[in-house]
Amino acid sequence: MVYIYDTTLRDGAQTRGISFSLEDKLRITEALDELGIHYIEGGWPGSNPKDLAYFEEVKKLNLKNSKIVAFSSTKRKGVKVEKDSNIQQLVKTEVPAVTVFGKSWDLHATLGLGISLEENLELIFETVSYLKKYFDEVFFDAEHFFDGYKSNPEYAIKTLLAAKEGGADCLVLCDTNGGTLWYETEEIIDTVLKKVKAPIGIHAHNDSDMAVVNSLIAVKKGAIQVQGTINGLGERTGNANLCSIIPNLVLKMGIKSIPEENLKKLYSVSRLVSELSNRPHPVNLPYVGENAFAHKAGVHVSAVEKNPKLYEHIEPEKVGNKRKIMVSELSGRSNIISKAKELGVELSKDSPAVKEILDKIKNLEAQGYHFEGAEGSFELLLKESLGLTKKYFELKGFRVLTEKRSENEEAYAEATIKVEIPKEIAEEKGIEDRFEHTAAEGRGPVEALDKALRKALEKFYPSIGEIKLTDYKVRILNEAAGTEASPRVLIESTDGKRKWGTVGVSPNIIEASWLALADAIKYKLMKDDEDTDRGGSSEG
Ligand SMILES: CC(=O)SCCNC(=O)CCNC(=O)[C@H](O)C(C)(C)COP(=O)(O)OP(=O)(O)OC[C@H]1O[C@@H](n2cnc3c(N)ncnc32)[C@H](O)[C@@H]1OP(=O)(O)O
Ligand SMILES: CC(=O)C(=O)O
Repeated sequence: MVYIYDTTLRDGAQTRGISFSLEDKLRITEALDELGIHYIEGGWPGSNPKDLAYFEEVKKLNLKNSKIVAFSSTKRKGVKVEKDSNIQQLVKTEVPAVTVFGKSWDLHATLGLGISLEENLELIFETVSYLKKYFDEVFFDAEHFFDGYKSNPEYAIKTLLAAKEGGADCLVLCDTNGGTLWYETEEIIDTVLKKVKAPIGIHAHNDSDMAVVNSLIAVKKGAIQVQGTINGLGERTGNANLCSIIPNLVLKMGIKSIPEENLKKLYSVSRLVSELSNRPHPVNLPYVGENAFAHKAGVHVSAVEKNPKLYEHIEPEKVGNKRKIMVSELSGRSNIISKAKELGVELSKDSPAVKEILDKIKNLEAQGYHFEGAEGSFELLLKESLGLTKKYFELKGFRVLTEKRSENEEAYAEATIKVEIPKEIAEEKGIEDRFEHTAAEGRGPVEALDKALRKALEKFYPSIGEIKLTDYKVRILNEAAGTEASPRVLIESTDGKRKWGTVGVSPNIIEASWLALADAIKYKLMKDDEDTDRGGSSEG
């Protein structure tokens, strides 16, 4: 049995740019408990009022699987253990387990703490043996163990023995600077286990990109506790990523740890931690990133359609993730068929429409279009090509003016637009005049154009009032060409029920914006019609 020890709330909170609130910490605790994590290190109660409050509040949660652990350094030099404020704060938490870190590197004891090597051993022994009177389990984090071992192996082992004599339940070997390579971990653990007969754990940092592999090797060699964080958060380059370690242990190495069925929650826990860290979820995370099971190249998609095993190391559902098929210039017919199927459209590989759509995509991508972030535009293109959607309006022209009257006045823009609504739609709505010519103002030209278009269409399609543009991105393609370069505009929209992205490319930025804007509106109208056809309400 290998016990998973999560330190997202302590070492993870040491990540540059992250500050979890008390509520965040409690939400993450509940999610980790649901996942079945064995130990959750909640924080350092002697460090700050938030961590102190955490240990009060966490008592109110009804945790089913996890034990909460409080963390601290060993006692301060020159202070009696029963008078040391960090140690006394630990005692007050009344949690089932505590972890204390002590120095295993001779240099850090003498230089960092300014005490003799013998005094450091006493400090470790006294702290652990004192805490053992109050807690079921006391873990010893041997800080800098691997660097310490390389500098003075005998002394590093003595620090472990001091903690063992004090009654520590697990001696956790820390690669604090993250510089140890996998074969060193293997050799050092082999020797440690010959000299110290006690349960060992591993706490690895990722400065050499070795944290996960060092943790797995430690388990192979006999470690029974693995410390790490969700998404590999942590000081500097982070800690060992539990979102990789857990599935590797359970699905690949067949190690008894967190129950396999719980791994379906891994993706959502990983997303939650990104969300509460106020950071974008890294797309390239193994197992839990959005790209972990995303297939772009035509050759891959064609094979995955036959058997996903050909380009997937596990079934994405096992960790709660999903397969994604991308459409791009690297696509083959298989991408189009697979993507169409996702959208409820069945196509066969020999259908001429598939080839036609593929050619359109490749030509558009050659002009600078990018459909990966613009699935709304792709769906429209597909359904327009197959005659599965209406032509909702036709542009008869627009004009956009931007004016700034003086240095001190803000610039503003005005747009006029003319559109024609197809005869059958106007008749169906009982509206005689199907040509609309409107004008609107905005702070910028795109806002003015958006307002004018909505004004022109609203009497035919009132539901467009539900659309909100949530993001507008411009990327200049072919930057070397300067002002002749083509801007690509990506727009993200929502109507409260769904979100969609659309794209437009033109040498003129207003026209590129128009193309993305027009797609955004057409997409909404198409989806409303589909809802109505399925018997749902377009009002949502
Ligand atoms: C490897 C790791 O990640 S361990 C975890 C590190 N995490 C943190 O540091 C975050 C929380 N820390 C804090 O809130 C503060 O640093 C506190 C409250 C713990 C201490 O604050 P201060 O008393 O102001 O000390 P400061 O942070 O400046 O320095 C750390 C002190 O701890 C001492 N110390 C460090 N490790 C240990 C240890 N294992 N045992 C005993 N003392 C230690 C240092 O020698 C230093 O004492 P000194 O000032 O007498 O030299
Ligand atoms: C204890 C700890 O966080 C470390 O040694 O990295």
